[in-house]
Amino acid sequence: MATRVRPGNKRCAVIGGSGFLGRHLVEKLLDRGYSVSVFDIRQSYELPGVVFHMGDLCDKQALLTALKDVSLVFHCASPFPGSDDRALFERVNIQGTQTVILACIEAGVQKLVLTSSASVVYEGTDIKNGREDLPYAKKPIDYYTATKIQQEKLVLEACDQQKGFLTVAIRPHGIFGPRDPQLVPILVDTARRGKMKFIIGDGSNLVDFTFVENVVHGHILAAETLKSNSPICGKPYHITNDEPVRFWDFMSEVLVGLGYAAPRYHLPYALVYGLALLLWLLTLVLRPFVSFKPTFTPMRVALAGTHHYYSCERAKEDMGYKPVVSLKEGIARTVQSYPHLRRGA
Ligand SMILES: NC(=O)C1=CN([C@@H]2O[C@H](COP(=O)(O)OP(=O)(O)OC[C@H]3O[C@@H](n4cnc5c(N)ncnc54)[C@H](O)[C@@H]3O)[C@@H](O)[C@H]2O)C=CC1
Ligand SMILES: CC(C)CCC[C@@H](C)[C@H]1CC[C@H]2C3=C(CC[C@]12C)[C@@]1(C)CCC(=O)C[C@@H]1CC3
Repeated sequence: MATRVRPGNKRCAVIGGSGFLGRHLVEKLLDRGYSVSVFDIRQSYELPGVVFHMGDLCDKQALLTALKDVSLVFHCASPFPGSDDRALFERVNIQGTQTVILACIEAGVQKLVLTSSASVVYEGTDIKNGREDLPYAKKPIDYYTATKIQQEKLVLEACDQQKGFLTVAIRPHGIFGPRDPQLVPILVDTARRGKMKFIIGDGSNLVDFTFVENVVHGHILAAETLKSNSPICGKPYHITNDEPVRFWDFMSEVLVGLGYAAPRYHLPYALVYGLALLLWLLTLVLRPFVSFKPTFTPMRVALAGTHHYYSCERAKEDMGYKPVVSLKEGIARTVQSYPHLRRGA
């Protein structure tokens, strides 16, 4: 039985609030006067004003406890994208998201903002200034992407203005910033092992990298714009820095900022992709005997060697989105935030 929450209520919940994006979102929500509950399988920090609920989003009862009196839910939980655990992705991103929707409806939540990904339309080939009307990838490049597609469809289809349950999906791309556990740490680890000497392809491919505070800004704008009859109900929105950059220029700027050499030598894209594919097949065949994780997976090679940048015109038009931190400043703040990853540290 749904208990309707009073209008104007600024109590929200962040599912996945212990993660990189989730924690930045929680911090900004607190600044803006929201009271926040975090629901996550782990607690990674403590903050005054935040109530933590430890639990798995596949557990409806645990969710219902965390969603009591909450009017707005952000769902930004996901398994690590680099994993190849198909069952885990399906359980968390598909069944788990279905459970989140059911729990929101049962708890009387009015708005659900999903963190999707621009990669739901990416198949490993060039996308230039892609808009939201591009079809979902028919051949997603990995289980992460395949299940993010299903997740986004579930959330958008659940939008029901009659029943007062409104949903929207934010599609960020290449999130970076302080405390990111993925992009900068993987890059530095690769450099420290002497493997960041090569540029895959001619180095001219443009990609979106999005500073985490812009992603947070997009989420909060969406939540505050999401009202009955608003054009954003049930729709996906690209949120990027709106400054596509050459993939290898971005990587070089971060590397040089941290004291490492920029990659210099070019390798043909098809050769590196073919080798990465071969290596990946080998890891599958040898999995019963040895386990090893190649740095250059076919997915990473595709992301590093193709154009993939997206238009955020729709977010500008429908919710007045404009990035709040430029790419240059975002990179400087990110580099500064990783003293322990500097060369020689
Ligand atoms: N990092 C990136 O470049 C991009 C990320 N995204 C999306 O943004 C969202 C946030 O990503 P990040 O903050 O980078 O990841 P993250 O790994 O730092 O955070 C994810 C959080 O979800 C939690 N979680 C995982 N499984 C759970 C479960 N079964 N129940 C409850 N909590 C669970 C984790 O404990 C973690 O705290 C994800 O949905 C991801 O798909 C989208 C585009 C790009
Ligand atoms: C070893 C180097 C060639 C590359 C190091 C950097 C990569 C770890 C990152 C470059 C682009 C990133 C990216 C994602 C993860 C980290 C990178 C591969 C995502 C797959 C994260 C989840 C998404 O939704 C899409 C992202 C696209 C870009």
